[in-house]
Amino acid sequence: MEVRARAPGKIILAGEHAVVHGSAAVAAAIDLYTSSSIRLLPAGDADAVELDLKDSGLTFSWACSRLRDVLGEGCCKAEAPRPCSSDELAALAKLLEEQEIPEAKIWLSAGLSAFLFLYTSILGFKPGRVVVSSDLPMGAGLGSSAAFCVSMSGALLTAAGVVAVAGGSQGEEWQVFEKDDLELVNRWAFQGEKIIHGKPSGIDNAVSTFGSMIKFKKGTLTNLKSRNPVKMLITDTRVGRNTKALVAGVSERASRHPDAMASVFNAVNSISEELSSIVELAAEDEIAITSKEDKLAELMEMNQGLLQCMGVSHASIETVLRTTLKYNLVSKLTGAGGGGCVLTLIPTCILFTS
Ligand SMILES: Nc1ncnc2c1ncn2[C@@H]1O[C@H](COP(=O)(O)OP(=O)(O)O)[C@@H](O)[C@H]1O
Ligand SMILES: C[C@@](O)(CCOP(=O)(O)O)CC(=O)O
Ligand SMILES: [Mg+2]
Repeated sequence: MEVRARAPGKIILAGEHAVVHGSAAVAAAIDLYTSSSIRLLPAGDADAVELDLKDSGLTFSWACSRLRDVLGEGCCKAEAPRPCSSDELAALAKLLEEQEIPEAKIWLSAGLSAFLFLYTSILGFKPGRVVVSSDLPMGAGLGSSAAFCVSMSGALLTAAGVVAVAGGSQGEEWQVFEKDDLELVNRWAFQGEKIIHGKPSGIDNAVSTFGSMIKFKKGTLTNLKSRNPVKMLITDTRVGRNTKALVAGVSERASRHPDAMASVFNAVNSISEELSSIVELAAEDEIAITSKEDKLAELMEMNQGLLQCMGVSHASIETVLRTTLKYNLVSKLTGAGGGGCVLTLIPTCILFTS
């Protein structure tokens, strides 16, 4: 039997990076998904774990006996989500060295380590074939790493019989897990995300698992009911970057300037709190909607300034900011920055003046 799970990417409307340091942030799931399918294979002589990454056009195969040798018999299968130890991480790196990953796609290594960690922790050394495909650009700030870990955890936990959809699968329709099962998927995905991000806040895997729009602070998630649609344009600068390095860069700046950065994180917290309450306000007429959107735009503009203070903007992002400003539109980077995607608030009534 084949099991298929999918999970969405996200945009962060306010609070990226600061959320890693305990500030509130606001994120929303988007209609672009990563899907992972798995078929367990009957045990035989040539037992292997196979991975087919459709978007990169790469396939990988690890003999189950080799996984057992390198990771150790007792190492992996776990009853509950657990972190990947540094010894295990080193063993995973060794398993990856044996695969010929093209230099131009070496950034996939973190995702491959997360895959092997999740697979062996949830299914042990059972042979199986996994296929991954995604609508999301990788390393562009739209949470591809979290969508990868969430869809993978959902598929693996279902294949292991640990979680199930109520009433079983029904034709082509996607079924949603029960709340407790979603919690478990989210906790496993967070462990995978730790391998990719280094020090994730957990916001990306949480919004990818639970969907909708959320406020997230110190691991606690609040669902936001957006009363009026908020329209965002997403521009991909196509400048590649790596979340782990950017998150580490902000932490280094925070340790060099603890007081100044604490004030920056505090200001971002206030912006996210205000933005989340504005999102939930019901605006009945055009004037009220316009004033709500003006406030959102101003908060986004302030957040972008603080992201510049954190050192995570980029010339390509500044170009998008200047370009949209010509049309009186406000933009901010989304995700880790350093390139990647930029959000532009599209007001309900646009007045082009240029
Ligand atoms: N579909 C996928 N297949 C394999 N690895 C993936 C996939 N999606 C994401 N990843 C991993 O996640 C990394 C990108 O994560 P990250 O730097 O956090 O950026 P973002 O989450 O914004 O896309 C990739 O370099 C890769 O290691
Ligand atoms: C920068 C950060 O706040 C969001 C990173 O998102 P992305 O990986 O760039 O999609 C990191 C985190 O919260 O784990
Ligand atoms: Mg990521």
